[in-house]
Amino acid sequence: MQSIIPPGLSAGEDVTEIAKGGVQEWTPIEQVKLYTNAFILQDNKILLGYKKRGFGKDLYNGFGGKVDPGETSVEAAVRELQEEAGITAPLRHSGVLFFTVSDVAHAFYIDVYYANEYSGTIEETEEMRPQWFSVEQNATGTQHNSNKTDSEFAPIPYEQMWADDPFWLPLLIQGRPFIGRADFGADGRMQKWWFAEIPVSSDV
Ligand SMILES: Nc1[nH]c(=O)nc2c1ncn2[C@H]1C[C@H](O)[C@@H](COP(=O)(O)OP(=O)(O)OP(=O)(O)O)O1
Repeated sequence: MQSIIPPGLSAGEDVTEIAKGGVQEWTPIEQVKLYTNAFILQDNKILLGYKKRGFGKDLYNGFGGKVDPGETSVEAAVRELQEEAGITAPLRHSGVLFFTVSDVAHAFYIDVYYANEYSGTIEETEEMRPQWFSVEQNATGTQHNSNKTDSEFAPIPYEQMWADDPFWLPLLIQGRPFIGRADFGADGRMQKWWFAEIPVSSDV
């Protein structure tokens, strides 16, 4: 299948589109800021944080923030995980996301990371309240079993996350690299979006 990689992202031709939709044109990009987002995946559960303040307040997400000057992306991801959840992890790159938000002047270029282990003690911080969720029912993005789970952990709370997350988080959980872009309106809804799986060997 022929794919058109949205502005802001780069990848080879061998991407597999998994979702796209919305309006005709991508929002023009003026300024781009680099961010990170990191997830711990362990024993069929995933660590998310409830954002207590700032951008994305009251949503669950991975742990991350801006890449500071002089820092590499992975250094920033390790630092943000430590600052927001109190732990250190051997993070591995999983994908790239690119977002625009209509009332934010810059676009977000986000390196997404994961690790299957961590050291330290998970703790609530001023910015985030960490919580484990079960991935057993969510790995395909569908619920096999409407309201009952054998897990002691709740399913991933997609209804309390950014609207793009259901497209790529299942891929991260399954160890499948991805890229994607979404343009958000002032109402917090996606106006245009595109997500794709990329080959494991790709250097994203
Ligand atoms: N549409 C979206 N979907 C998503 O899943 N994560 C998003 C997102 N838009 C932004 N993010 C993530 C990236 C990053 O982990 C976080 C934004 O980081 P922060 O709010 O911590 O940024 P700040 O500007 O506060 O930076 P720091 O001061 O460096 O923490 O939200």
